[in-house]
Amino acid sequence: MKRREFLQVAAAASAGVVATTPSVHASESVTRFRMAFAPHFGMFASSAGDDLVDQLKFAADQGFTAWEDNLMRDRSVADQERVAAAMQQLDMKMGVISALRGIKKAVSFAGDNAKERDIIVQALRDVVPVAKRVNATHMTVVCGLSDPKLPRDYQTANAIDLLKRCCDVVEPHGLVMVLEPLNSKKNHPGMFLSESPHAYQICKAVGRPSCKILFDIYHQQITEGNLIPNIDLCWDEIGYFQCGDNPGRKEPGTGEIHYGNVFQHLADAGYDGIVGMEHGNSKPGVAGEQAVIDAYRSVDPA
Ligand SMILES: O=C(O)C(=O)CO
Repeated sequence: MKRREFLQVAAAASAGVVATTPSVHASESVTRFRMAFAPHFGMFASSAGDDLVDQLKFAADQGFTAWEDNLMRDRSVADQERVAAAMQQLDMKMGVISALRGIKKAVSFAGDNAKERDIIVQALRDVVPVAKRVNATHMTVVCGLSDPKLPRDYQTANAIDLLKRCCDVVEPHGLVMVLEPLNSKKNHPGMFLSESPHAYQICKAVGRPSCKILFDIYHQQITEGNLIPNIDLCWDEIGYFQCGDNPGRKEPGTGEIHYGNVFQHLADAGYDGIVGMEHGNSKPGVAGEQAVIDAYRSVDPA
């Protein structure tokens, strides 16, 4: 029980957050996870139903203390406000929302097309009110496709220059863009940013507190492996983690990554941020959702 909080879920339920559907029931009490693992909408839909707040409530009942949502900027203002209010009452932290969803494949930070670069800056301006509305402090930025016409060093310079412009937009609001290297071997061929040292070089050159790395352990296992040493090497520029096992991109324990050791390393190094569960469930239905919860119990750091 050391360093863990004991959550009286009944208190949150009585605060009136929860729409009472038959599929949702608050347990008497639950031990909160030590690490701020963040599920996403849909992950517990068989157990909790389709309603967004019911899903948050179900996750809180299981001891989760955070959430993330790549689709947030496309949700209605009413849903954004409802989710934010529920999370506040459930004492859950909002993790990343996606800053550039919908335009990330069309536009690249690496290219030199002035019009496309202005579109990115405008997209950042547009997402600021969404982030504030849902109490998100971190936003995923995917740097898009590489530009085969340009040597990589010019692309890197272009990305650094554009990121500085984006920092000018988000930094006054206390927001952090986290740049996510994506693997090109399995999921995202042709991306400009795949390697953690490259992300580190870019963040160092941008030199702003609003531009950090999103180290997705799943993507980096595929791209470069050697996870713990590579995390240590770029530690001071990492702003956020996501996870998923490999192969398959499902919950911890379904693949080759020793998540117990990796998460213990993050905790021992003092990481107290969110770890986004950006993966699917290995099995369907309620049993599959319970398997996800059990998997995280078994890798939560001591
Ligand atoms: O698109 C992906 O694979 C991502 O990890 C985005 O966050």
